[in-house]
Amino acid sequence: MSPNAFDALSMAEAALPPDLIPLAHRLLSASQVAPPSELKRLLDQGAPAWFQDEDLGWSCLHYAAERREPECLRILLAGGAVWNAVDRWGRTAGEICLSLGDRVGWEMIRNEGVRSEMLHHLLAGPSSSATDSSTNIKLRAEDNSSAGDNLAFLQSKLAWEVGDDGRERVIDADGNGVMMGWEEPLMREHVRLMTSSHPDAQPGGAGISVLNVGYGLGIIDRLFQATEPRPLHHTIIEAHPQVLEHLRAEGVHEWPGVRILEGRWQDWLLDPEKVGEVLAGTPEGSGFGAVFIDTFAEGYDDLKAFFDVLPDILDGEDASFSFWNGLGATNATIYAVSSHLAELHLEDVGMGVKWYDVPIAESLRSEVWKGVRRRYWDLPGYRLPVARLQLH
Ligand SMILES: C[S@@+](CC[C@H](N)C(=O)[O-])C[C@H]1O[C@@H](n2cnc3c(N)ncnc32)[C@H](O)[C@@H]1O
Repeated sequence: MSPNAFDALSMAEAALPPDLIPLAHRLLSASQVAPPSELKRLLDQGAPAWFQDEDLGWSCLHYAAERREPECLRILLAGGAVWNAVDRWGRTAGEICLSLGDRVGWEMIRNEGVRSEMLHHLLAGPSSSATDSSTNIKLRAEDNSSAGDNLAFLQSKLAWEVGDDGRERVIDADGNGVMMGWEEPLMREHVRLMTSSHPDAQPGGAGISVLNVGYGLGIIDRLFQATEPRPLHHTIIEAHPQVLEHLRAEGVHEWPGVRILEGRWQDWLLDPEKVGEVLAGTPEGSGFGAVFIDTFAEGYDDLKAFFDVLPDILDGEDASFSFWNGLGATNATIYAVSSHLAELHLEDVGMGVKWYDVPIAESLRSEVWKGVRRRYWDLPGYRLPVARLQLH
């Protein structure tokens, strides 16, 4: 948990009108033992369901989760309990349910998360810029350093180094991991699953047009280049000046069929004229057979804005889209909610998603973070999405 969240907990009581303080504590106690009707009575009296105690940072929902009584969870959620409030260890009430094997309770909390995030997006309306954030779900990090702000990140100084796990990584000026070599097996799965069923990507086929947004260490671009057949065409959009320098030094722009588009993907793909330019550079101008996005310091809203462009740039039903699914990946419940949210928003643009569960070895989860400011991954499994347009 960040120092800010810690302070926020100790200030929770100070934020309450004095007459609500006893009621807030009564609701916390009642959530541990009292019958559901008592919870309802306290909420009706105005007990604040968002309140968290100072000891554990637990909310009424955490305490109710420990009881394994779905009716208590239902009443508290209906009464304003916050589905993603985290305790001093960064756990939501959903994690309490998971640790007790309470699937029913966990699903109630996850469903509430999906509902409230959907509502949030509906109320916020269409978002068109990276800074217009209507959700807290972050792709790789959770703070306000350069990892939390795309424009600041793009101006920050990067360093290429080899981590304790012996793999190359890119670190930003605040010590956040921008791209880390441990992700290679996941990138390999992305490429395999995105190309496995496209007729032109099979041995002897003509090859497909690939669009990759975010070069990083170039892992996925190399993997695409190593497919048989090779891509017929391969566009890379990259915005960080140092990464661009790096990839030119590596000669990436000279790979056959490769085109580098310098700048933010928002500049290339959110302006209809520029989209025309991007498409015109593909063979026959018909768009891409595989599109992948993996940027840095962007949030869910940016990803959602990218979803909206997909119907214009994908080349028919065989074409696939995938993204680095790092949404909320420090917490199992938030990860499940954000994955589900992505699925619903992809459905909104006419795409169906298939999810593939890829396990992540414990060794990968512990060793690699030495010398990195903030873990962006803390889960035993990765949910890999592959989406396709559903044209009928
Ligand atoms: C996590 S790395 C990508 C790693 C890559 N998938 C690989 O396999 O090595 C993120 C990359 O996205 C770039 N990036 C960040 N924001 C961007 C934006 N708005 N538009 C284009 N590129 C961006 C960063 O400079 C960085 O090179």
